[in-house]
Amino acid sequence: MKLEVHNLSFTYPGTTKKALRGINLVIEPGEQLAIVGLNGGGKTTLVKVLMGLYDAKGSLSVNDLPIESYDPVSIHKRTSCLFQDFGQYELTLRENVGIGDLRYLEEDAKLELALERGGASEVVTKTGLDGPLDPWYAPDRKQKAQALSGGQWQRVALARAFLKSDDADLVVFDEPSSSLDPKAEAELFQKIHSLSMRGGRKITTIYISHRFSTVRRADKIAVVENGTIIELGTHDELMRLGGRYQELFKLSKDGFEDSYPGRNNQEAPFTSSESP
Ligand SMILES: Nc1ncnc2c1ncn2[C@@H]1O[C@H](COP(=O)(O)OP(=O)(O)OP(=O)(O)O)[C@@H](O)[C@H]1O
Repeated sequence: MKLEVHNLSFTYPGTTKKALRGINLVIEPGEQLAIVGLNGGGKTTLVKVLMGLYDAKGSLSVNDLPIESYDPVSIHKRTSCLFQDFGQYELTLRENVGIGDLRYLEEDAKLELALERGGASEVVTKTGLDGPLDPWYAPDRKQKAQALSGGQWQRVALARAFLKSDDADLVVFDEPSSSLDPKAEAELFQKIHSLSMRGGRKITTIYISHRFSTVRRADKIAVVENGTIIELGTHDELMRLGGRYQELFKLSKDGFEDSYPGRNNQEAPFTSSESP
């Protein structure tokens, strides 16, 4: 899916400050765009606008046609996403994954593959596909449902997104590894990076991440601050630019390891909320 935006701005209803302003961006089919920036800069709002979920001012075109010319359902059918506030449903594991694409609700092999891609095979072993899950699990309540850890719920949500990604032209991940351990995170981004070509189709991928080991591999990186894109380019281009991206990268563990090769067992000299 090709996405193109010109002079886009967006204000949340009931607020006066623009959450996004002056956004110009072209994402080609099959490209991977990473979005980075400080908390509250507008990253999530930007991806929601790009997905057509919010009605923004300015122009947004999808495959060279204005988004207004599409039936929203047809766009959403071609899109798979995982947001930070992903759903945790009081349903079975099968249903928690299968609602990603109801056509596959009874297809065990498809669901198990999605769970494996989400890194959630251990959840299947724990509960079985038809095991009930309970987001409000309290050990003192007598119940049969299984409690999952935050990281396990995130893996189930990832499985749901992967189930739908097979038929999607646009896949969006908003901090998909926030509750994952480093090994699971590395495996996940390996899968995300291999998403761009599936079945001969070019899948456009957008992810928001604070993990620079992953971000640096994207085709394009957008640095979002105060509701606008302040820097856009590849890792090498943005490092050469010597601006905010370079600063954030140097604060990250990856940047520290680049500066001090072979000292990767040591802590970074300082920490920041942006460090992985
Ligand atoms: N539903 C909402 N209603 C009103 N304002 C909102 C809403 N969601 C976000 N905002 C505001 O819009 C701005 C951008 O928020 P957004 O969530 O897009 O930032 P972000 O860069 O994704 O942050 P984070 O890294 O913390 O996830 C913030 O000032 C936030 O308070």
